[in-house]
Amino acid sequence: MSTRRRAILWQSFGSPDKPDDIEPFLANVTRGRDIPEDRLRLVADQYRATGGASPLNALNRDLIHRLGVALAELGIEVPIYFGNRNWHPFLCDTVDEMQRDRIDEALVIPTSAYSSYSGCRQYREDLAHCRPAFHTHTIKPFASHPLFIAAESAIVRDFLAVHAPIDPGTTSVFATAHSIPTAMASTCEYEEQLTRVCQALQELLPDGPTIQLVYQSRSGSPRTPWLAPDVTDAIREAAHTTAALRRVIVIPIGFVSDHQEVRYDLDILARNAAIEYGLSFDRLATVGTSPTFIAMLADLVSAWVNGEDPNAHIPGANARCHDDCCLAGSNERRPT
Ligand SMILES: CC1=C(CCC(=O)O)c2cc3nc(cc4[nH]c(cc5[nH]c(cc1n2)c(C)c5CCC(=O)O)c(CCC(=O)O)c4C)C(CCC(=O)O)=C3C
Ligand SMILES: [Fe+2]
Repeated sequence: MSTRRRAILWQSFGSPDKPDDIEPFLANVTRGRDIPEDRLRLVADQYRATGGASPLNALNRDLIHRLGVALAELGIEVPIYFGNRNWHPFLCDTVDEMQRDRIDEALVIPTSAYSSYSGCRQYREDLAHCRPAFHTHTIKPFASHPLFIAAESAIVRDFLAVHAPIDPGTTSVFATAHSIPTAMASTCEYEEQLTRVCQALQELLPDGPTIQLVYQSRSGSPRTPWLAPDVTDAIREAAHTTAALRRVIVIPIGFVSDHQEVRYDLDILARNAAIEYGLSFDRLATVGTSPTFIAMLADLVSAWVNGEDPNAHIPGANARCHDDCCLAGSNERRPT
């Protein structure tokens, strides 16, 4: 039996836990990035408007707990550590803790389903910056894992079980993801991966309406092009062009959990836009702690524990997520 000490490192974005955390958290997120002061003040106000705390850290802890339970049921006993890019527990503090615990090798799981600089390469850079002395193996963006597709499909199927039939003449369905600069999008397969998830969900709505891929939470300078259309603009556009429109359904496929950008940008901004036009608004769940998503994570961990390459369980991941992919994008780095 191997005496090497193994662990899982759950790597996430981080979020403020209380109002006093908002400003220093935002300073961490935006250090070295081109984000106007006005945008930062607006986002700080949005965090305050929802109580000054994001549910993200708590949701990550819940996921970690449930993954631990699922692994124990499979007879896999590995400790799970938690480290963030922008807030406590900070990644490098967690790496230090793992070293004190004499961890020899870790499976690193970034909480991002899609490839982009922010969601993929930056997490790797964060980890490299902490210089772990133990061996690491990082899970690649998992949007094409059959159990991720199944978890997203289950959310839509559960909704349809209550709300079907959906009348394509009076309903618009939007799938949303975080907008990123177009220059960043061009170095990764972000849009392709999102489009493939939309196609899988469309199979549950064979008679329409067509699921439209839209974006949300645009940041950066207004002069820098970002992926569009924005979800709220798309709702207004649909209301203007489709006189019969009565209902809007939003599926937040781009996010793993119901964090601040889901709760504010969708549940407040997008919902208000729909209500303004007299439309009903339904925002479906994120995969969150759904059993199928936990099963996907458990599948990746079991592969690793059994000495296989877990990324081989994510169709196409090894081929497309190579060493020089997902660069930040030239626009963002060009001086203005
Ligand atoms: C692709 C992507 C994901 C998904 C992948 C992943 O999960 O990693 C993601 C997740 C998240 N983004 C988050 C928060 C923020 N993102 C910002 C800014 C930015 N996001 C970007 C992209 C992404 N972001 C980009 C290109 C920027 C511009 C700055 C830069 O180039 O880096 C800003 C700055 C202020 C503003 O919004 O302008 C904030 C506060 C939170 C935490 C929410 C909470 O607190 O619950 C989470 C999970
Ligand atoms: Fe973000």
